[in-house]
Amino acid sequence: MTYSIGVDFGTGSGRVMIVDTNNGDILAMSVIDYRSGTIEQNLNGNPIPSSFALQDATDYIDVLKRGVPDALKEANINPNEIIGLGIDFTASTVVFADKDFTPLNEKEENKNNPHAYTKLWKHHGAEEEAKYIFNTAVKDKDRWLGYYGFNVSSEWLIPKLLEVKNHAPDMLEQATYIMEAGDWVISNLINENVRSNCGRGFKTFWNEDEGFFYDFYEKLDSELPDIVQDKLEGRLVKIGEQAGVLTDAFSEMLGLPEKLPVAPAIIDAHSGLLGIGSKKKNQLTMVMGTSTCHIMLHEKHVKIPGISGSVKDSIIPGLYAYEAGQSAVGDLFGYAVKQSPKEYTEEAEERGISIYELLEEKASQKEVGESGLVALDWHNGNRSVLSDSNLSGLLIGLTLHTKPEDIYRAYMEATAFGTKIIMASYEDWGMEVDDVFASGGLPQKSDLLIQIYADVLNRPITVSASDYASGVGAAILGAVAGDAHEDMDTTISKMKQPFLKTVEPIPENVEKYEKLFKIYNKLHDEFGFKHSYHVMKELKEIQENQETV
Ligand SMILES: Nc1ncnc2c1ncn2[C@@H]1O[C@H](COP(=O)(O)OP(=O)(O)O)[C@@H](O)[C@H]1O
Ligand SMILES: O=C(CO)[C@H](O)[C@H](O)COP(=O)(O)O
Repeated sequence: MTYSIGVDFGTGSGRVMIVDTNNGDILAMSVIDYRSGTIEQNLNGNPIPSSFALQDATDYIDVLKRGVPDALKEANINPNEIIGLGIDFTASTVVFADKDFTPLNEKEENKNNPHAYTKLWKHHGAEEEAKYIFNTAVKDKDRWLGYYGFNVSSEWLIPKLLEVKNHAPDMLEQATYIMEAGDWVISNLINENVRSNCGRGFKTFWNEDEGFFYDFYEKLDSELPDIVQDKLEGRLVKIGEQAGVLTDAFSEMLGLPEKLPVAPAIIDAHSGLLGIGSKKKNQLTMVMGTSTCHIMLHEKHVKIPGISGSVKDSIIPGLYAYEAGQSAVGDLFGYAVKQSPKEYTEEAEERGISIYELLEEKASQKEVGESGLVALDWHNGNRSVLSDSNLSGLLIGLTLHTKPEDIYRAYMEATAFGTKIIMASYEDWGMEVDDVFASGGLPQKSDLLIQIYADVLNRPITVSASDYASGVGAAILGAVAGDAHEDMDTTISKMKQPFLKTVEPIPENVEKYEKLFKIYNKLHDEFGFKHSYHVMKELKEIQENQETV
């Protein structure tokens, strides 16, 4: 028997799992919440802008310290049977660290400086920098922007780096390394500065043929090429390779075999494809959780407007992976839950169910269109296809009769409509979608959500039986690093998670949703780039003028 450890670093917690390399069974799992959670609104009692979402990177090591021994104990196996370790990470989550990989916020004098902290993927403080990069790149759009959907998102690493350069140059000066959090964890584990091609390709301006686009950096800022050279370079490791071996100190601390092979970090959503075994072109995988990523594989390189990126070899060697995404999905449902009135929270408590379950039950009793509501799901901005984190949510059709479950359902529908727009973009550019897979933590939690997606997309949706496909994907890479089987393809086939069910569209609902989608689409274009485009921006400006930065 051999096992691999997969660690899935999500937005709020890390999940350590021990996975059988022969059949993908998850033997044990330990879920560890980040001690400091996400730092929003205020840092140590001082207000920070509402666009900020910060973390403390030491919490990620804490996940390993507590989670690995926990999971080992639960699995009750001989630790020597563990042959590899892999991790996946939300991205672009950016750590600023000194020469010993210590995050800058660890230093006493930096504790109150928000720019010393890890900038979580959903930190949107670099909007100005993203706009500036876009405006510079647009002059040569085919080369630089084409690979990134003709977009620049403030969620990526280079805008975040420039944000620190503009607002806290001393932090940039102090940082020896600026790293994707996934690379930071791996570099700690093996005590070497390594970078995965997955994060690097999607979140910086880099590709496998040209490396970093130094000539582009020069156009952005004459100091940027040197900064990138000094702080972002590192030994490149590709998905499917071994990054290195565990240091003796970590072997001892985690209770793992000496010199355990470690895989390079992979972006969480991308790892989900490995976990469900999607390795062919024309399969669209929706990795649904706090946010959703829509990933496709293809042997061709097509420059598709509005997507978040396309990188060769970043999931399956030999194929390009394409990513598009929605920034608020589970987060949006969580927001609706938090707004629930007292009688709902009491009812949920009395019946021993969650408020999500209560809202879902009530929303399921409604007919399509019955509420008269349509929403725009931009509560955390729009990642694809508009790529504008300054956009905000919208709800139209409210009356004195609107119930919380109507709003909850409208939000679910809005995320499905957003996905329909993304899927249409892939198809418009010649990437036919033959199969739609749903994985991540959400599909298992909500039957209504998947039915709505099947009806809105008018496609059968095949749901992964595992909530933990990303973690298993990471374990697959650990098993590949540890040579569990003859090659990566065999390792995926053996360890992939089964499917639970396929949900078919209901023709009557499909028809009704076509009408509602037309309204969503109208609002999307109107507020996304047409006449009403400035409304949301103006509101944001008024709000920002009130904030103390
Ligand atoms: N029963 C539910 N129905 C709908 N959404 C849910 C439910 N339970 C939790 N969520 C949402 O799911 C998200 C967490 O998804 P998960 O995949 O577990 O995490 P992550 O995306 O961080 O890896 C949260 O945003 C939460 O609001
Ligand atoms: O940007 C992403 C991948 O490129 C993901 O959306 C981000 O990592 C957040 O993932 P999750 O919803 O699982 O927390």
